[in-house]
Amino acid sequence: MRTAREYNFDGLVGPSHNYAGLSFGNVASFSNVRSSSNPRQAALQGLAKMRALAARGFAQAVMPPQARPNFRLLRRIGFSGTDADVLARAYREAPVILACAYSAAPMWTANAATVSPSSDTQDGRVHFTAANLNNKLHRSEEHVQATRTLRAIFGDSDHFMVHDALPPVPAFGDEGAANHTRFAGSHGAAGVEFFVYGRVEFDPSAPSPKKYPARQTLEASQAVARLHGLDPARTVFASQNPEVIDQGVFHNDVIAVGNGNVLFYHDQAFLDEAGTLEALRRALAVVDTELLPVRVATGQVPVADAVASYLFNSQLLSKPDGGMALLVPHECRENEAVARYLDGLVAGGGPIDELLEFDLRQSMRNGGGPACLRLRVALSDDEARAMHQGVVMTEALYAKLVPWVEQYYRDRIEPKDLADPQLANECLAALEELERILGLPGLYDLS
Ligand SMILES: N=C(N)NCCC[C@H](NC(=O)CCC(=O)O)C(=O)O
Repeated sequence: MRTAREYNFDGLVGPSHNYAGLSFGNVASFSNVRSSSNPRQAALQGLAKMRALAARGFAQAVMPPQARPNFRLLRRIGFSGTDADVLARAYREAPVILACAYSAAPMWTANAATVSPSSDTQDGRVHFTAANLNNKLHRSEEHVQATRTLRAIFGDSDHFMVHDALPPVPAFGDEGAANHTRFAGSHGAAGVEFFVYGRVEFDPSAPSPKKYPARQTLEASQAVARLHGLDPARTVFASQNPEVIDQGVFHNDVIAVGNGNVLFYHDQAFLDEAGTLEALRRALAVVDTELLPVRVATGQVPVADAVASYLFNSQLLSKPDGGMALLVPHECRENEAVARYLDGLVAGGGPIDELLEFDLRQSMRNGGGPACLRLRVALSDDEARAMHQGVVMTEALYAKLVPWVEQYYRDRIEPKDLADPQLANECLAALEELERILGLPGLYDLS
């Protein structure tokens, strides 16, 4: 077995971060619609988390934001003239679509791709499939830049394979790693890949939510597993409980998280709880590893509290010196049931022996917690050396990114600001400079 480390690639929040209520089924996004955002604070909150984890010895990297506004989208649907004309007319006639073109949603990199480490794949390379995110207009084109970014960082084809997104149709709705987790004895060991879906396109009898959309299909999860060359004996597909999707659990990572051999989950997360655990146990037996479930009962934390606090949208991290830390957002402390649960969890002598808390309120108000903000990529030492080094979080990089944010980011964006051509210029200038900071010339197609 090779030694490997899990790199968390956190999305750097882009300069157009705003609250547009674009995600039906995501309670926070809907409740904060049209309130004013603070992109500068959002980016600094994210950077503070990255810096703190890097300082603790976790492998941490940064995933750059995407170019906004998406003029290609606006022009393709009939807005024409100069860039300023496009923005003015879109603001007048289709303000919600303008907000889609401006969305900073790529910050939630758990949705950028599904990642399979080399110890799980047939060809021994790390495989990535960019997520098509086709359930929401504002996220449906992210895969274009996500693929380009992943290829820029993981360009070495001896070690890495970056697949294009699945066909962008409802049958292949794919939301990436938000519905995927990996279990293994250690980051470098052969493991079990666990895909959770909300809907089955070609089985009308399969349960599905009634109120909110299921964004991930079984067909998409199966396609990703095939593309990555996963061993069927070490791959588990499980249905999410459609009833919790209807309560605001729009991704499985809002109700469960896994790391190592631990599954931290809510008792209502899966359609068939016992069957899902059994399937995971059987698959883990193939690699001589025992599943360690940490089950949270509805009586301890009702689903509504899990959704409001994002308890399960936490990062479960294997600490460099042993033990596991659970990184939760501040909102968990403010929820009585969750705070009580967390006090007992760490005192309880289980696998999770430390809590880390961060203020990520700017992202949380759009339904993005700590786990949404990061894409996990387990890399062997050779693979880590083969990726682009400019994105690895260090004190030096942090010291460059903070003044960059302070120079280019506004501290307030309201809906009307999206019509301001100056905002578009600022976003462009910021990314031009970021290409230099990260050492990734040509990262963006800024033509
Ligand atoms: N759970 C994970 N992994 N990711 C969270 C993604 C949040 C994102 N919110 C938004 O896109 C809101 C944008 C707005 O309303 O302005 C979404 O719903 O896709």
